[in-house]
Amino acid sequence: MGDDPASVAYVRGKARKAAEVGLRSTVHALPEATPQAELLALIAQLNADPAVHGVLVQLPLPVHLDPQPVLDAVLPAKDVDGLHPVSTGHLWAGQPGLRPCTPAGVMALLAFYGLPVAGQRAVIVGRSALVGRPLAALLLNANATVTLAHSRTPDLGAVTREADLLIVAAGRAHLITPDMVRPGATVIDVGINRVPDETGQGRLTGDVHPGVAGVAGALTPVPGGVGPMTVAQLLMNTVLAAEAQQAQSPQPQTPEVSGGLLR
Ligand SMILES: Nc1nc(=O)c2c([nH]1)NC[C@@H]1CN(c3ccc(C(=O)N[C@@H](CCC(=O)O)C(=O)O)cc3)C=[N+]21
Repeated sequence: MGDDPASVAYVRGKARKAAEVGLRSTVHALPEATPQAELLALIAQLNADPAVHGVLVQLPLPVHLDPQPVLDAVLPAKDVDGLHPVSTGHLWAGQPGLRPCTPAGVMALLAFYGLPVAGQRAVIVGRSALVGRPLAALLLNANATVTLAHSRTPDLGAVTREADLLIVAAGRAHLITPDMVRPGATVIDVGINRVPDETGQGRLTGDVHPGVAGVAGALTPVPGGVGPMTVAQLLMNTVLAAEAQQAQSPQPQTPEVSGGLLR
């Protein structure tokens, strides 16, 4: 089934396609003091450029910039980050559209390893716009029963112990300890925390305590887990956006993709 978006063949096909078309990227590294109007002008220029199929505004922005109007300025058809309100609306309405890269990467990872989602009790820890919220929608669309827990959830362990599928995106190193995990649960660690080490460089560690490996049925590593999936999904979104824009040219449209990975 080469055209099932949840299949490995489909993803391989997209990757081959990305290389074939010679996916190119340009980094516009602006001075920190760049005024909002100047950033908006650059986005408008990229929106209007038919050679550009995707635009990603790297977050976080400097404090003098208001992120929402900046994210809103990206043409929805080029919203490869999936953070535009149009993309958010499509996602929550269960309609096809571009999905945020980290949550979509988590779904792709579950599909690749054949881990069940439908009917599972999924608990997400963290309610960010980048991960927790969109992931809740993706899991709902995939027929999981979803709980969205966060820093103000009383007795977090009682909630996480209910999870067949526990996804942690809280941004707190080793927040989830072995006693908080149901034996055999699938645990996805989205956390990327830099903690001090001997080298003075700092080392990356997740939101999940390493001891959880002794309890969980499956556990994603940090680094080398969800992070690279995020990058892969960005390439995927860019190819999908380019295909949709080429099909619709000269009028860019939101891509018509559905099912599996992009649910
Ligand atoms: N508009 C926007 N969208 C984002 O998706 C976004 C963003 N801004 N700002 C920054 C965060 C962070 N993020 C990561 C993606 C991949 C890795 C990744 O691949 N990490 C490797 C390790 C990399 C290393 O060693 O430094 C890993 O986990 O194995 C990390 C971090 C996307 N973000």
